[in-house]
Amino acid sequence: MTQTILDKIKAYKLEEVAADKAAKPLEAIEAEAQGASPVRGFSDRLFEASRTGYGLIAEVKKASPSKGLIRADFDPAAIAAAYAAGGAACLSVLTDTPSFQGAKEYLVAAREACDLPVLRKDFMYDTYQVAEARALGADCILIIMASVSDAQAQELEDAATTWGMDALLEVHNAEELERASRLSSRLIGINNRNLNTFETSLDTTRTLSKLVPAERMIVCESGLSGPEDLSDMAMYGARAFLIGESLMRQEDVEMATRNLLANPLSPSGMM
Ligand SMILES: O=P(O)(O)OC[C@@H](O)[C@@H](O)c1c[nH]c2ccccc12
Repeated sequence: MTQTILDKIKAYKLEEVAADKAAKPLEAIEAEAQGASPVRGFSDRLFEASRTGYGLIAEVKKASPSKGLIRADFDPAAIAAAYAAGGAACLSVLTDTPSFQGAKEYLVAAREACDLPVLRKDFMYDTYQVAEARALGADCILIIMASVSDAQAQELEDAATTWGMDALLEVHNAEELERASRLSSRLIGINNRNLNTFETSLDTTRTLSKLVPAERMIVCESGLSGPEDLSDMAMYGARAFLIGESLMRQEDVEMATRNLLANPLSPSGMM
């Protein structure tokens, strides 16, 4: 079978993790995680924000494989502070370098610059990465259902729970959603972008939102650009949003964030 983009990412990520483990064994990273700054409740903050307004997870994203460089004057701490001042509930920080020009240090810098809970946005396969996420200060991890087995997803979720972190379960189709629903995390991320083809359509949320169990929270991810997109998606029950590119392209990130969140549809306006 031909290798997909996710397969390629997985291959280099497993090599990276092996090298990281050799440089810093599990016991050492666990000791760092033990001493890390206390967890900020990610899921709680998102639920709270989305009760009346929209829960925004604002992403610190320098570049992507589909768009190339997104923001040249990239200062993670300044961006994090602007997102917080603009009303974001949480942050997401890319720590993958080969595909996203992200870095572990960006997560540390972004989290130190504000008081928001932070998602480590990376491709997770090994519980070592979960301990490492906590050591860096992360409050939530991403589990991409398309890229892991059920057993792996369970193991990663359990590790997150052990460290007091939340997990965002990312899905792109009904089969992945069904698998995610068997895990216990409350956060279901519907990714509007297909990570293998980069095709992006809000129809993904329109279709899958109906299948998300009522007790879970939909996090509508990718391809969102203005307040109209948010009200459109809110009609399908999405009250939480993960947004990177469209905010990162703004000169005044704080103002753009504030404008995006200014007029939320009331929760009763849902279909
Ligand atoms: O920049 P956008 O289109 O607003 O998308 C943000 C976020 O959803 C996207 O970065 C993303 C969603 N799932 C991922 C998995 C890996 C890397 C990146 C992602």
